[in-house]
Amino acid sequence: MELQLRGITKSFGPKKVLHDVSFAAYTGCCVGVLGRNGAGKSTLFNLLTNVLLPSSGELLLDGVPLGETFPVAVKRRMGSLINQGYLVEELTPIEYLQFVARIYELPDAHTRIESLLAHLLEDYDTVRTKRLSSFSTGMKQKVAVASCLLHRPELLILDEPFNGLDVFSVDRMLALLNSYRPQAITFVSSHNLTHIEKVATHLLILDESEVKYWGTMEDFLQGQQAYLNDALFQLLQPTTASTQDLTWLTNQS
Ligand SMILES: Nc1ncnc2c1ncn2[C@@H]1O[C@H](COP(=O)(O)OP(=O)(O)OP(=O)(O)O)[C@@H](O)[C@H]1O
Repeated sequence: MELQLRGITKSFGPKKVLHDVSFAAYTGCCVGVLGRNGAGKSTLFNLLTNVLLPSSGELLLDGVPLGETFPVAVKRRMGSLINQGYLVEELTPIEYLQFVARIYELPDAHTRIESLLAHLLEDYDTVRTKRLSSFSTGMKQKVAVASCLLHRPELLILDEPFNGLDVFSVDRMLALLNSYRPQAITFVSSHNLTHIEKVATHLLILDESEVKYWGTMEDFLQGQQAYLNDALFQLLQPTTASTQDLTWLTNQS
């Protein structure tokens, strides 16, 4: 699969959030999407999943323009977690994933559901019969990610999938994403650069509504002999924080 963005621009009223975003990603790529708060990462993901329409430019899948409404056949090839996902909390995790499996018309998803949940959820035997409403934030996040993978999407879009996960759960999630990577084009956003370093093959760095960097992780780090954290700081050169008088906050008296 090849996903191509050609000159994608997105504005909300007079505010241009993304300007002339162009790149092409292929099966096997895991694109780490980075940028400051408000850089346009979620907006990009919403465009990739047809939740939002671009103001101009086009998306092409295997050379075919996707148009205003993506064909259902294309949507079936996608799995996405955006804006923390949505779960039906009255259901148990198994019931919820069975519901998702029916949407994708998976004939027998039982094995997939059990193995995904058992991999991601600690204490699975205890929590498997509990309603999602009783789950912690991190547990819900794992079920949401599992629901994106169930139908083995060729395009996997995960907005902040590590949110709410403890260090052990992050390791499991990274292992899962790394093992899945060869089968799909994966997009992952995170503010945790250590996680991105461990999963991304490519980086898309957004800043001031434009693509500041698009290319392989290797090329980005090469020559800089730096960790992603340092390299990103160098690239984005954050303006020094304004000096506010915060003595009222720290004053003991
Ligand atoms: N529906 C909307 N209407 C108006 N402005 C919007 C809308 N959605 C996003 N924006 C604006 O677009 C910009 C990019 O937002 P977006 O959520 O894509 O950023 P982000 O990179 O995902 O940020 P964060 O790292 O904080 O999650 C922000 O300035 C935001 O206020």
